[in-house]
Amino acid sequence: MTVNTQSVAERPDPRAFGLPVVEQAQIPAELRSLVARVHDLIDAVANTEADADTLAEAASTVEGLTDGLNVARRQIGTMVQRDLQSGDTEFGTITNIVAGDTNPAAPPLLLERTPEGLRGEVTLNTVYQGPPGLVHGGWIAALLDQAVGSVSAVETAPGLTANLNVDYRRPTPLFTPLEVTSWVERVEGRKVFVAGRIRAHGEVTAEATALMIQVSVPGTQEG
Ligand SMILES: CCCCCCCCCCCCCC(=O)SCCNC(=O)CCNC(=O)[C@H](O)C(C)(C)COP(=O)(O)OP(=O)(O)OC[C@H]1O[C@@H](n2cnc3c(N)ncnc32)[C@H](O)[C@@H]1OP(=O)(O)O
Repeated sequence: MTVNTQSVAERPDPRAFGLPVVEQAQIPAELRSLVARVHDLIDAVANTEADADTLAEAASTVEGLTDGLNVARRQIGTMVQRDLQSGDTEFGTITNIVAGDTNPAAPPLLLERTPEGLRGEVTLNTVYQGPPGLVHGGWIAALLDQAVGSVSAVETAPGLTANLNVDYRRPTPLFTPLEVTSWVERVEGRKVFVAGRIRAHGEVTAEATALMIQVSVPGTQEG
């Protein structure tokens, strides 16, 4: 395995190309609480069989809440800086659909560094349902894309997914802790060959290989 691990100091800082950065610890507890409540709300809305009056009242309440929150919106592309347990620092978009701290639609998948790459656990509810009781195949690909993209960013440099191949080995169940792992296979110039796996009850349900292409960042060797 060839891994060009960059120190934190060498890794590009999103501020260098005009993106605002929020430190994870600076996200207000009240916002974290709101994100968690709305995450539960999405599940409740998706599954409710409440009567028409209750639904109409809920829609009106939510419309008012939405207007209230929209008075101050973040800049698109706002990043969050996370300090991993390993001591590494990671940057991610704050509304990332898989892992974003402020995105109520995100499961969220939280990845930590291991000697092999990255590892995280996530349990998905019916919001992520495809076939009855099972995770949607697109979401399985999204989890794997996030895992391989993050390991490439943490262990080499940030990049975009050029190619993602997913093998669906067996059904991936809802309401079951899923172990997601990813690692770098090799690096050839800007091309980072990565792989990832999802396990449920210790059995592999899906695995992926991917090609990440490192992006040019102003102020770096490639930029
Ligand atoms: C500080 C910031 C922090 C950011 C945090 C990140 C967190 C991450 C978490 C997010 C996770 C989620 C992640 C997401 O959701 S990423 C979002 C989904 N992906 C995209 O939108 C990417 C769209 N594609 C592109 O923009 C371009 O095609 C890219 C940038 C990928 C390459 O265009 P570029 O003009 O730059 O490069 P090139 O064309 O000269 O090619 C270069 C080399 O690569 C080879 N090649 C190219 N394509 C393919 C292919 N399909 N199969 C096989 N090989 C391919 C090519 O032959 C050449 O090889 P060689 O001739 O040199 O040998």
